[in-house]
Amino acid sequence: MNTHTLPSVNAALPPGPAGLGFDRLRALRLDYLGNVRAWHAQYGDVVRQRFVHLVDYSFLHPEHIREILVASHEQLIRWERGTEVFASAHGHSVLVAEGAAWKRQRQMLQPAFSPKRVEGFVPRMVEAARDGIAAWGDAPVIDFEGAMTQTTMAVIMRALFSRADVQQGRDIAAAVHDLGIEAMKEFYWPVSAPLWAPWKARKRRALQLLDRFIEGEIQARLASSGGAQDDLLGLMVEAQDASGHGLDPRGLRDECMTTFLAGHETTAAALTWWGWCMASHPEEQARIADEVGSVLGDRAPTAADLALMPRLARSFKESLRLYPPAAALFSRRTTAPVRVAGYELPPGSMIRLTPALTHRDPRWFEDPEAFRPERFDTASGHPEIPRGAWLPFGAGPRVCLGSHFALTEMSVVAAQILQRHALHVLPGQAAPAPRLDITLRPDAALHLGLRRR
Ligand code: HEM
Repeated sequence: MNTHTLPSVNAALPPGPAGLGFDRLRALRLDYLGNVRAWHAQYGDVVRQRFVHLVDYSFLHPEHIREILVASHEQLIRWERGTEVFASAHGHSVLVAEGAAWKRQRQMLQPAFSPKRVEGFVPRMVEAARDGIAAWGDAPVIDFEGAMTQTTMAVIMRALFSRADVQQGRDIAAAVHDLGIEAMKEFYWPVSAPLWAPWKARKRRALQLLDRFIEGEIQARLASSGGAQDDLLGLMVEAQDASGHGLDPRGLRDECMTTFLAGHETTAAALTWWGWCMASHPEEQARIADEVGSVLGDRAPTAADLALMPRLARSFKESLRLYPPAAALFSRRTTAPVRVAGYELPPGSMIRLTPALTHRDPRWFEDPEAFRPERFDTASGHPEIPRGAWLPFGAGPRVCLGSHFALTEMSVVAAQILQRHALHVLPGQAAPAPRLDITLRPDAALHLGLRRR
């Protein structure tokens, strides 16, 4: 949609709380989703408010979300303070770049994440999941969240670097966790303290460990075969822009870091929540396990099998709806006037989009708190879901680069779990409360019961 064809501008300001927002900022930090939900309950689909020197607009409605992410993407950048915080780990990767630099990087990386390429990674995903699940043995209870983190890390290690051993796995997982906690704190401060500050020791150590690990992998590759491996690093080494230039060493490091971090953390969160949905809905789990059993029997899944398990795919759609790992998108800033919901947002406005709330809006999802995967079975007469109402991977040109990779990996891991085990809720176990720490996670480590099939 072109902004010039939109109806006339509503001269009034959207509703919202008054004041400079110091108290609201503190409340957001303590309970992000609860507070954004409360603003919209009070003021409606569009909420405008001030946070110190910034004017912030929060949107819920799918049409407004598409006006922003699809129609107005050229007038948006990501909130500078947010990207600054991410840049300490991600450098200038596609996740944080803007404008022409972003377009160039996205075009260079896109082929590595195409459905065809991702298909080629299925055997590596199968091996990583098989080994991870085998390590559970006959344990009656496992730390499911920890197991999913280890498994998705093993998948990305194989896909990115062709590495089957993650010797430092636990240290790396701890470093990723520490970085997330530090980042959540930094978002609420105008500047970050330098890394040498004594209270930054945790972030400093985490960054050093991750840098050494990623750079070590790249150096080892460049020293041996020059990158001629059929993995994501190999594809990145060979990627070229329109004028035939490749990524420089710094660019390679940054893209590898983003692929490693974005490529396992979110998927681990998604599989963790899916596990909870399965354990707490044993009848649906049994139906999905039957589907998996009838397609695969005892053999490992192949890329061609995945399309034959629609019930399994719908269970991901529904768990991603209820528990989207990217519960809130990166805040955006307007660089030019942008028209949304009939209002004109001046340049410099902040834009806040929260899929976790749009996903639980009864206008788009009947009985929104319930786990009902069949709602995505539109071929059987369930109503179409409005565009923009389901967006776990974002929307528009900056939609997740790894969405196909993620859904493929989830299918491979989940199918192999259900071939071997039934997941169940532990006696007296309460539903985990979601907590937003960069990704949406259970507020305490999620343990689940296992029974051999
Ligand atoms: C279930 C798993 C995943 C979820 C829910 C997810 C979600 C998202 C979302 C919502 C965005 C857009 C953020 C925004 O617009 O503010 C995004 C961007 C991105 N994701 Fe994912 N992601 C997942 C897995 C992956 C994987 C496996 C990879 C790579 C292997 C990946 C790489 C990226 C990259 C590079 C971007 C930035 C794209 C750009 O700005 O052009 N993601 N992801």
